[in-house]
Amino acid sequence: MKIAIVGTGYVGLVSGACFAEVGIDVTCVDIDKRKIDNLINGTIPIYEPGLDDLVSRNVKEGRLHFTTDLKECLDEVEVVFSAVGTPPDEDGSADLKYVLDVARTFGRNINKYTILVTKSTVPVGTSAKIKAEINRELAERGMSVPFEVASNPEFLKEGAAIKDFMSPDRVVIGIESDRARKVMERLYRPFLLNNFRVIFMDIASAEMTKYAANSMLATRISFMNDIANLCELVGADVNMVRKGIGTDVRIGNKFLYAGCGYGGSCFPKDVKALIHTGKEHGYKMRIIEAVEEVNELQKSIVFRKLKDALGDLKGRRIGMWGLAFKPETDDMREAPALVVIEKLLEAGATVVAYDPVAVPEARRRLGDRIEYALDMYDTAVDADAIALMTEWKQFRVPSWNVLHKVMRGNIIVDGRNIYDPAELAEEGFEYHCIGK
Ligand SMILES: NC(=O)C1=CN([C@@H]2O[C@H](COP(=O)(O)OP(=O)(O)OC[C@H]3O[C@@H](n4cnc5c(N)ncnc54)[C@H](O)[C@@H]3O)[C@@H](O)[C@H]2O)C=CC1
Ligand SMILES: O=C(O)[C@H]1O[C@H](OP(=O)(O)OP(=O)(O)OC[C@H]2O[C@@H](n3ccc(=O)[nH]c3=O)[C@H](O)[C@@H]2O)[C@H](O)[C@@H](O)[C@@H]1O
Repeated sequence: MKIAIVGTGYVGLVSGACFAEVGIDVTCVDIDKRKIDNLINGTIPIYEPGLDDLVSRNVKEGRLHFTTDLKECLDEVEVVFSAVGTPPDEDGSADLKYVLDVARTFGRNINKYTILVTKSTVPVGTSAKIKAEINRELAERGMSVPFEVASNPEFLKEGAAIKDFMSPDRVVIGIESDRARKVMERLYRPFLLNNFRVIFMDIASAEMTKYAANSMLATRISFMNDIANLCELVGADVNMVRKGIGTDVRIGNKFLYAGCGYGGSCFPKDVKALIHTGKEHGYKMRIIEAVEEVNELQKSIVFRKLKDALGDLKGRRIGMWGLAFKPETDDMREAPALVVIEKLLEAGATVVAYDPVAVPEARRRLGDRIEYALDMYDTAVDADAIALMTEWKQFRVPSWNVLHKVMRGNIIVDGRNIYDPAELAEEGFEYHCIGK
């Protein structure tokens, strides 16, 4: 079976490599020539554990190909996945320009029955727009070629993308015919051999499922951050509360970690887009609006704690551990670290940061507005405080002795609640975390 995947970003490249791994012939297409040239030369454009090996193995075995031109493979493939970006527009809506570009290229070049499957996160109603674009192109060509559209939102997480794709909790597919259903079943069966958890539905419901899933997860996080802030005021411990409620199977224990707010390329933009869809239909999404408001405030909580602990921040030196929006990725889109850095710089502090993989991305965004350290202890030299923003594993058991020796101050602000307050008190640190 042959397929094409348009858009070779996190989703496109991971999906492409995983489909190739189960024996499907995959062509990954991107308009970014440099990206494609690099991939052809064996350079992976993103940091994602295991992706390097998976891509190179499948390229070597001849099942994974790269091109800038969808036309080249269109006559041979049964399915085209569209996995291009859907960034937020100024009004918060999802910008569909790339998605509709793909639809036009598809319509301009198909010559036989092909299914265009949207993997990008797109608002309800997008598949109708995609269909209209394809039909317009076909009309211009004076041709009537059979085609179908389908929706197959992606639920992978950065940092665990391959595992999420290879063994998904479920696969959601919106389709309009039995023929499309059979093709999609063939594609996904290898990933769900023992338990076929593919949920077929209409396209509008599939599109909505993706926004509902991300918004529900964002809601859990903002809810726990709200509870954490209240815990601090009433003298409770949010970690205990998390354990206490997470053991109720109706609630479950995932995505209940309080911290310095959610970031990334998806929760912030998808929450905004859902609010916008509500507005377009004259409906106020009250819960989701509150989720966003809580998160905006939470993203600067580490700054507020540093200020409370240090008073005037002018001339202070702050060591920052972690820059990425979460561990195991170099992605800094909407990272809470960016908000804290801006506020610290505005207040006249110096920031010295370290992240195991996101430093090049930080340099691209921030240039020399902050200093970059060689390792986590290097950030601490002469620092008045350490701010932990991303819970990378290697930050979990620091040498408190070394920190004492090199730091000027003794303040640790832990934005991810990874340290034990009793241990830090014993070690002579002034420790501030979230929700305790
Ligand atoms: N990043 C993630 O973890 C997840 C993302 N999503 C959704 O998947 C979609 C893609 O996200 P990412 O992979 O993060 O995006 P990305 O920004 O990493 O990659 C998108 C790629 O599409 C390419 N592109 C744009 N227009 C094109 C065109 N006309 N033809 C060919 N290539 C084109 C770009 O050059 C870029 O390489 C978004 O809608 C996102 O919301 C869904 C689940 C997880
Ligand atoms: O649509 C998407 O792109 C993806 O968005 C998220 O995945 P991702 O953004 O990669 O990362 P998550 O692990 O969900 O973390 C998002 C943010 O929430 C924060 N978070 C997560 C969990 C938690 O308990 N508390 C918390 O603050 C993380 O630190 C991070 O900043 C979803 O988890 C994926 O299912 C979805 O496919």
